[in-house]
Amino acid sequence: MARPGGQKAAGRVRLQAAPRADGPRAPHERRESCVAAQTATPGVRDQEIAAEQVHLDRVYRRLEEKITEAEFLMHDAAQRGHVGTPGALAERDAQVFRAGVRLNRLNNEFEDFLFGRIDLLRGKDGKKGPDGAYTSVDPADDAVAANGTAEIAETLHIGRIGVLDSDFAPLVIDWRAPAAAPFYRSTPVAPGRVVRRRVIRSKGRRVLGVEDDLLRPELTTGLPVVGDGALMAALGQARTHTMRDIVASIQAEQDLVIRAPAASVTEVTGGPGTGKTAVALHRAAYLLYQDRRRYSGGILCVSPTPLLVAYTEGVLPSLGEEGQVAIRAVGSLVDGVTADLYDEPAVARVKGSLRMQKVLRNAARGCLDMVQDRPSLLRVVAFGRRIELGEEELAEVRRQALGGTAPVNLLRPRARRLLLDALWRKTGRRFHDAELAAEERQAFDEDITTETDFTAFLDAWWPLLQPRGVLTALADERRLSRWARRVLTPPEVRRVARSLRRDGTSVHDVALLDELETLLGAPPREKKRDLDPLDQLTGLDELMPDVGESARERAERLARERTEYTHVIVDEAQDLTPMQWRMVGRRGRTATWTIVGDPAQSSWSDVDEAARARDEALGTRPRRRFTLTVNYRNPAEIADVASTVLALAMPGSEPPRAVRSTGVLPRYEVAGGDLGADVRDAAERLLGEVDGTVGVVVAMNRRAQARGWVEGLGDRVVALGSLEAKGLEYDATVVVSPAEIAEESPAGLRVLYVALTRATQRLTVLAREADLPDADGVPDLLRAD
Ligand SMILES: Nc1ncnc2c1ncn2[C@@H]1O[C@H](COP(=O)(O)OP(=O)(O)OP(=O)(O)O)[C@@H](O)[C@H]1O
Repeated sequence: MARPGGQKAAGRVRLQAAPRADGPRAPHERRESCVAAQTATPGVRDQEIAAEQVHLDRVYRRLEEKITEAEFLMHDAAQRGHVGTPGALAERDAQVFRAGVRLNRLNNEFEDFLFGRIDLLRGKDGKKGPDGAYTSVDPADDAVAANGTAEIAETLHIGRIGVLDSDFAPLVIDWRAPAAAPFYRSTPVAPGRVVRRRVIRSKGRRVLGVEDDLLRPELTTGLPVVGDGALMAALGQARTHTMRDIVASIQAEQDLVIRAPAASVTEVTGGPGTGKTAVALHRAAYLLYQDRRRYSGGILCVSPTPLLVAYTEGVLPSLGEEGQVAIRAVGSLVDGVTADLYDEPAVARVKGSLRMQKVLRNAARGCLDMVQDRPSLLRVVAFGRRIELGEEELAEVRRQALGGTAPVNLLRPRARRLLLDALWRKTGRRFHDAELAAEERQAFDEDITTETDFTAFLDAWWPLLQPRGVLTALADERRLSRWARRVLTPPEVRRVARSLRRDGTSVHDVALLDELETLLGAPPREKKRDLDPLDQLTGLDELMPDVGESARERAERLARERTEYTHVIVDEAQDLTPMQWRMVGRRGRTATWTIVGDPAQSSWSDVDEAARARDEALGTRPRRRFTLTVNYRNPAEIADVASTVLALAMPGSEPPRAVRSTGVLPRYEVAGGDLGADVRDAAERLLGEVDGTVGVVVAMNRRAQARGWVEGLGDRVVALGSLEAKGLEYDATVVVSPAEIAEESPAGLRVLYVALTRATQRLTVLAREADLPDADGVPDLLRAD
């Protein structure tokens, strides 16, 4: 064992780096230039909290009035329903709908929904927007007097939904409304009208604290400044197993992405911890707010793992959005399939590659040839005699039918027609009169096709193929090698066939099943329930009490029924394989897109091929690109170690700037004979050092083993494989044998980069011999020199 991590952090976090004179600033830089001038005494803090409490009380009183109003509407609407005329019923439905939506929203938002305030100078013009706030971004020319004094002309409170008082003046502005944008966008470099930005912390009806940023410190306004910065307070909090929304502390560069117009494709890149996932989810809520009708067609958010789905799925409900957004793991995009296996890298590489398209196309057609007990003779009776098609004639018909490019199952009607043609020819009937010939032929077709012998023959001879059946057929090595001739190498065939013989479905199999569904043609689905006309109204999903299912159940049902979406969000987009891009692309053929990712964290080896598939999925739609540059997750001490690996994985790429520093260096240890015991010790020590969660990240092939190592340590500790760590974060992590993780696949260094960037406070690296640790226990791969 060597090099214990640096000394314990001395109290609170330190801010990094000096402010820059130009360009966008990191949030901490802003704070440094904001707060120095005035920091409130405890008495002032209490006064400011009390002032916010007065406002919050007013808001709650108004909410109560609104709830009473909504309840009355519901009751009144139900009464009207008793009249019983169709007109009264329609009116009742519409009223119930509106009142239900309002009631449900108000109840949802009752807790902790007011979080921000901005104090503004007078605007250039006196115009107000629909939310009652002045619209001008810039201050009036005379808003600041020559001696530097200024008056606050407007104070806006920001919350999760908008609330107007009885005079239609804004008590709370919805965070997504245009008037709230300055809360997120203003910086000391470009403050606009904002003099002070305040984040309010409240629980239920009680204001607990306020945190201020003074954006125009040069002005004399008499506004006190309280607290040490909302962002730092949020980042320093212990982590749980679910992600929190960042609505109170969205940063300017993130806000630009969240509010970007929905047109076409919005692409966001940024290193680990820059808030890509958070931004993508807030964007979904923003889009719904902007145009709920349009997005009632559904927003799909594709996540790499079920763990990340579980981690993020609470964020949208906390923003007041539920039901319209389906968050699905890439392994759960096909109905009725849950993928719980990971293929070994060599197999995943083949299954994810575009070469599989050709193999699957051959298999979809080839499977018709391997139908067991396929009849080799078709015998019907027509015109008082037997007509037969023998094996060779049937083979010829099949060959002709398969000549089309349509999906195999959809070629069945064509095969049926060709059979009838062949049978008709065999009758030897000739007519000079075309009309008579057509009539006779029609009668012949009707006779034959209503014969049960013929329909039974067709079912046996050209059965409807199911994707699962074709995938199972690929498990036979001989068959697979025939269908994969000149596409896959013999070792690849062997490995893929072997992987398909085991029980269970892998994440990569799901994209194959989806591709097969397209190649085969979807078998007729169960008839959908009749479309409920009220579904056309926006936000109906919020009427839970009336439809007897929870928001979540309804969201799941809608997601199951839906195959195409109006907006598709892809999280960790760098990890989608080409075959997965095809699968996701099919779900957003007419959609707009938001794609977030980081090439440096890609676990897919052939980056160019994935880029081609992605371009195909997105088509020629115009793209708008954004880059996020600040790392909110890792302290600088951990980010520095990760950047050593980044330099190896993606030479020349720039790591994001860490927003804070804890003073605690990563700890390096070398495992002895009992790896499991050492991992357990390391995890236990970290549990004592942090309040929240601890993640133990191991190479994928040690997943099961590692779960055993941490058993009994409680639910604050999780053991997971390197690929499962995507997008997640923990207060502290133990990364076990960087070399093992890096050597696991051709993209291993990038996967290691992911593993090293999961911790918000502490990192322990446990080296093995293969890591070639130096005298301090630092693995070869993590040495800066
Ligand atoms: N503006 C913000 N205010 C407070 N917390 C933030 C902010 N932006 C990001 N965070 C926090 O930083 C952490 C990282 O965010 P997120 O997981 O969205 O990053 P990411 O870019 O998706 O990371 P990765 O690429 O590693 O998956 C989260 O805990 C998130 O809540």
